[in-house]
Amino acid sequence: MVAEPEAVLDDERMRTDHSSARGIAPERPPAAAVSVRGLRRSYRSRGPGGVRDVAAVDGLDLDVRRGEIFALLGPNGAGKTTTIEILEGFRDRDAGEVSVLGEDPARAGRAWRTRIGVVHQDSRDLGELTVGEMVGATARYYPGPRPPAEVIEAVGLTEHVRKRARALSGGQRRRLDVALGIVGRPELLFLDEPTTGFDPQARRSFWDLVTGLRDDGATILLTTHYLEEAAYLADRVVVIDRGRIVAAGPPDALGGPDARTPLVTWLDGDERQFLRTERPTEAVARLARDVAAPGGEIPGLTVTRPTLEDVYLDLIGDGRSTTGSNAEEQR
Ligand SMILES: Nc1ncnc2c1ncn2[C@@H]1O[C@H](COP(=O)(O)OP(=O)(O)OP(=O)(O)O)[C@@H](O)[C@H]1O
Repeated sequence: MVAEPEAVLDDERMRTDHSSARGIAPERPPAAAVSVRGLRRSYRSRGPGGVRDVAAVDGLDLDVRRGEIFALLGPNGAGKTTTIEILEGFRDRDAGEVSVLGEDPARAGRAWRTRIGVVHQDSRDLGELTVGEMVGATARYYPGPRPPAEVIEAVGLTEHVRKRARALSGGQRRRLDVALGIVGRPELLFLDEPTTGFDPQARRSFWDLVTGLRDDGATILLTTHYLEEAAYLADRVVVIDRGRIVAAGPPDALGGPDARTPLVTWLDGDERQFLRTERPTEAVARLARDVAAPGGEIPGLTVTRPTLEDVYLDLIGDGRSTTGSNAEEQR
């Protein structure tokens, strides 16, 4: 029997049900879109000590529920792309059980492939076709595609519809990648760092597009290095490091209840002091009395609530985190 990992327990406890949010009571809980148990994948690595196998994915358990946006986070080399490409059926695995839309991606056929959409990390070779031709040609591979013009509009490329794809800017190419990933009306959409190179406005409209797809019933599995993107979009996130899960849960609950406790910092001479407290106003009043010169300012005062990025940096042991505390809360 497979032990119940933290991610699975979180999944049961923190279930997000968008159908009931829209007032449609599901007859029974929807099956998982993705279920992974004990996934392992190593690569041969040549180092000073000779050739050895290095684990990129080291016993991963994941459950992605239908209709949710699920973000896979982790530093460079954590194993995100390896995991996603195994789920997409583009990479083989050494061990583990994997079910994607009810099938094993290593054996699934064409019909299964038409049910998933993929936006890879690297743009494919775009050749001589125009934006309109590429989206139209891709749509023909699918049984029930979205109208290509609608998709091109959704990704903001209407004014470039007659432009050759290879003449697009980096951010526009990325939008075309997204268009090609969604034109087949996928039940499950994989987005591997989809907004790299987007300007802030394009990123915002992409977020609206993705939440719209989720509200239409699609499941989305996202990797991103933009923590504010995960915080905005994801119903649940999993943080992986060196191929293993280090935390799982909704973005605003990640790291446990204390992780988002407001942080008061100030300067004592050259040294920055930290105090985590649920009562920052009281703490600042006390500092004004004890630390500031009469009628003066508290040196270097900041009051912040740690963001997902702060919590994430703590989790992966970056050492630059601002959520650390060097002062106990005084009562
Ligand atoms: N084809 C390959 N051959 C050898 N090693 C590989 C190969 N693909 C990935 N790796 C190694 O496996 C580990 C995980 O890589 P992976 O691309 O899955 O990480 P990632 O989390 O997607 O990283 P990034 O955020 O940089 O995209 C890394 O150490 C990487 O060097």
